[in-house]
Amino acid sequence: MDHAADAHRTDLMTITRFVLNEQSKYPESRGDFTILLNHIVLGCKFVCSSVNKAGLAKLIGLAGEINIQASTCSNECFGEEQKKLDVLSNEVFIKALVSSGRTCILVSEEDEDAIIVEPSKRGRYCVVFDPLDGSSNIDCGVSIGTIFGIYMVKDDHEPTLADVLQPGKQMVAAGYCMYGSSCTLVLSTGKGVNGFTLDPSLGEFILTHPDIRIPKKGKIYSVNEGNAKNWDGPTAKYVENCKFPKDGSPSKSLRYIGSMVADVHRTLLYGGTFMYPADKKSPSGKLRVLYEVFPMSFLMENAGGQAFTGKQRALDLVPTKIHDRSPIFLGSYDDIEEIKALYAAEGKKE
Ligand SMILES: O=P(O)(O)OC[C@H]1O[C@](O)(COP(=O)(O)O)[C@@H](O)[C@@H]1O
Repeated sequence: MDHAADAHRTDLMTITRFVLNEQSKYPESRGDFTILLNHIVLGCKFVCSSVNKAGLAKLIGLAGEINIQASTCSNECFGEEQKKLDVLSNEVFIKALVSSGRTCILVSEEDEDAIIVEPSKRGRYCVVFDPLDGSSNIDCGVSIGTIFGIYMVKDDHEPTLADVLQPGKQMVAAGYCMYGSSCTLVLSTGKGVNGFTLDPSLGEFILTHPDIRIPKKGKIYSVNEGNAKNWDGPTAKYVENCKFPKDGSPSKSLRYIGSMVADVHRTLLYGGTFMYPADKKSPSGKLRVLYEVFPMSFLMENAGGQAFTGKQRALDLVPTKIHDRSPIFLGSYDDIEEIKALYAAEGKKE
């Protein structure tokens, strides 16, 4: 093994060390972000371990009927497992974020209202998050994840919803943690995107995917084709072009998992597009602006890709309510250019 490779194996770049290095470039940095991130990382480790255990509990349950019928598991009813894990993950993240002492307002997919942190525990950051996105996939072992975005308030005012109803371009950081065959945390603090994999024996996220750049053009498109009959013209045209390209290039392959973190992770690494467009039944699409569309769009742009709503750059959207939804097209730069051109052409027809 050469010296450089050996150094890489023994000089472990943990996520904390990485972020501390980055923050030290800013003299005004007080270490608050690193502390906040450590609490997010703790939540991710907890959820990772719970998701793994949930799979195991289910297998044991299915193998031995007694486990399913036992009165002690009435609360742990396996049909309820999925819901329980959502709720559990949410509680863990909220407690971790509040106890960091660095947050002032939290928005979770699981809670109707925003959480205003009590004054004695307040800090400068607002965190918007989906503690367990794609949880309907748990039962079949598909990768699911936590998605988060972070805003910073500039002064010491009483936190209000206006602090989080901000365009995504105002975020200072965003990321996701994917609970799959390995546990991978992908993070951007606004300068590039980096991926860290949990080494379970160390309990540390180690830098494994430095400076992720999405390929400029991809060979994959990702969308729920079950909704095709309700799509608008540009979405239908784009998908047709993917299948039957007019310029003689090979057809693109459809890959759709139906779990946003997994679909976006593949898109970041391999290129192509991920879409959840508007359709006749859901004119605003399905995905939520604050804690799904914005963080993933932030990551895409920081990796050299683009994110578009069908009308505008996704990160320019200004949400009016914390659980707003938006159509989203994100991925490789050239592929999103093609989608933008189709919407522009449609606009001229109207
Ligand atoms: O099943 P569909 O309609 O294709 O939706 C899939 C999308 O829904 C999600 O599972 C989110 O839905 P939930 O908020 O119900 O978890 C995303 O992760 C995924 O991209």
